[in-house]
Amino acid sequence: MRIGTAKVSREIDKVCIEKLKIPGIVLMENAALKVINNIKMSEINSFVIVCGKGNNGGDGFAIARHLHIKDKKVQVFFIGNPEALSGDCKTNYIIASNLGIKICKLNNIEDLDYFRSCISASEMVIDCIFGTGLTRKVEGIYEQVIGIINENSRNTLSVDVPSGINSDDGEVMGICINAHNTVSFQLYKRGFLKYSSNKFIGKVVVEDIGIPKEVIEEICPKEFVLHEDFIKKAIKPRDKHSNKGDFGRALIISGTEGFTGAAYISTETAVRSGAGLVTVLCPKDIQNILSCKLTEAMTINFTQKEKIEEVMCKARAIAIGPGMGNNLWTFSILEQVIEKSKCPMVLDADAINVLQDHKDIIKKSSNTLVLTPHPGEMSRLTGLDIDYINENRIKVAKEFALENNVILLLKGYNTVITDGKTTFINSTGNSAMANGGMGDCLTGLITSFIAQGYEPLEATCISAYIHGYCGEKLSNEMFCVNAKHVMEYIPYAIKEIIE
Ligand SMILES: NC(=O)C1=CN([C@@H]2O[C@H](COP(=O)(O)OP(=O)(O)OC[C@H]3O[C@@H](n4cnc5c(N)ncnc54)[C@H](O)[C@@H]3O)[C@@H](O)[C@H]2O)[C@@H](O)CC1
Ligand SMILES: [K+]
Repeated sequence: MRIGTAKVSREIDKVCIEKLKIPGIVLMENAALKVINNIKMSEINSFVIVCGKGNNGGDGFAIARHLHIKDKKVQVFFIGNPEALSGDCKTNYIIASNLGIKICKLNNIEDLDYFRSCISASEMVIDCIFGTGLTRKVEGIYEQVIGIINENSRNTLSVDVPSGINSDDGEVMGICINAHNTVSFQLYKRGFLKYSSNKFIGKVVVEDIGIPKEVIEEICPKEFVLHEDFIKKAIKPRDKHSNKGDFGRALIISGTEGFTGAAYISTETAVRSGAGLVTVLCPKDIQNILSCKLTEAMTINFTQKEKIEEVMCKARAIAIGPGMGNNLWTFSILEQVIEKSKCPMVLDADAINVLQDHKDIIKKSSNTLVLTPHPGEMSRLTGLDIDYINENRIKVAKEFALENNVILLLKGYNTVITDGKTTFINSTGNSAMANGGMGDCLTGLITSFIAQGYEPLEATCISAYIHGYCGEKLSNEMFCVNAKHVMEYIPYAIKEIIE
C-alpha cells in the first residue's frame, strides 16, 4: 500500500482531472462503489450517512444513491447550506434529492435530537463529513455532530479519513470520529501511522479508485506500508532440487561473557529461518557454552585467524554487534570486518553504538550495510533528540540512509525500513514483544534472508514483517512473547504466510 499525504492526494486528482481529463465525478463514483463493496449488504439494512460540504460529502451522497438502489433504508444528514454546494458534491446532492432520498439539514442544536435518534436506530453510520480537506479545528455544530456519532453509533464506517483527523500527521483537530472501519482511497494516509491514530481509524482498507499507475508513479513518493501480499510475493518457493549450498552461508559475530544469549538467539534464528549454513564467531571463553546450546550452527573463536578468513570469504551475509560491548575492541573488529568482507552486513546493537564518532567507516564502505537501531541507538548515532526522532521517524531514517549510503531499519512502533529512496513501514508486531533478545532475533532473521539470496532491502522488509507477525500471532495466546518463542515459531509462520 502506498503512503501519501493530502497534498499528494490533491495532486493526483489534479493530474487526473486537468491533464488526463478524467472527470472528478468518475473518480467520486469509483470511490463510492468501493465503499459499497466494503459493506456486508446481507447483514446491514439501515444507514445514516453524514455529509459535509466538500468532496468527502459528495462521496456520501453517491454512496446514499447506491444504497437506495439496493433497497436499503438510508437517511442522509447534511451539515451546511445546500445553496453553497458546488462541483461534484452538488451533482451527487441533486441526484440523491431527485431520487427522493431523505436529506436532513444539521445546522443548529434543534436538529440534533432527531439526528441522535436516527443514529441510535441505524445499523451503520457512514462518516463523510471531512476527508483530506480538513484544514482547521473542528468546532460548533461539527464538534457536536461528531460527539453524537461517537456516543450513539454501533458501527461507524469512515470514508477516506475519520473526520477530524489530520490525514498528514494524525493530529486530532479538536475531536474526531472513532471509526470501526475506514475505507481510504488510493493512499494509506500518512497520519494513520501515528501511534495514537490506532484508536480512531479502526480497520483500514485502502481502495483503488481508478487512478492510472503512471500518475501514481509520477506523483507519489516511494513510501509503502508492508502488506502480507508483498511478503507472499517476495518469498520464493524452495525448489525441491535445492541443497544447503543454495541457501547461503551466514556468519554471526556476536557475544561476550555474560551476553551469550544475544549470540545464541541471533545464530539460532538464522538457522531456523532457512539459511543453509550458519557459523557464530565469538570470544574463546564463551565458545563452549554456545557449542552446547547450538545444534546445527558451527562455532569459531577470535583466535582462529585462518578459519575466520575462510568463513568470511564464503559468507553471503554477516551480522555483527549483538552482545559485543560498546568498546574499542568491538570497533576494531567492525572496522576489520567491513574492510575485509565483500558481502552485505547487518550492524546491530554495539556495532551501531561504536559508530557514534566514526560514521565515516560506513560511508566509505563498499559493502551493502543494514543498520537496525532502536530510537535510543539512533539518537546516539545521529546526535538527534529522541523525541524529535520519534516525531519524524520517516524523515530521520530516510535522511540518514541517503547520507550514509546504508539501509536503515528504525525500530519502534511502525518500524521504518529505507535505503533513502524507497521506504517501507512495517505494521506487524506489538508490545507483547517488548523485551530483551527481540532485536537479536531480528538481526538473525535479516542475515539469514540475505544469505538465502534476497536483496538486502527486501530481506530486511521480509524479516521485519515475519518477526512482528510471529509476535502478534503468539500474543493471541501469550501475555508476553520472548525471542525464544518467536524463534521457534518462525519456520511455521513463514509457511503460513506463503500458503
Ligand atoms: N476528485 C477528487 O478530488 C476526489 C475526492 N474524493 C474525496 O474528496 C475528499 C477531499 O475533498 P475536499 O478537498 O473537497 O475536502 P473535504 O471534503 O475533506 O472537506 C473540505 C471542506 O470542509 C471545509 N473545512 C475544512 N476544515 C473544516 C473545519 N474544521 N470545520 C468546518 N469546515 C471545514 C473546507 O473549507 C471545505 O469546504 C477526499 O477525502 C475524498 O473523500 C473522492 O471523491 C475521490 C475523488
Ligand atoms: K470522513
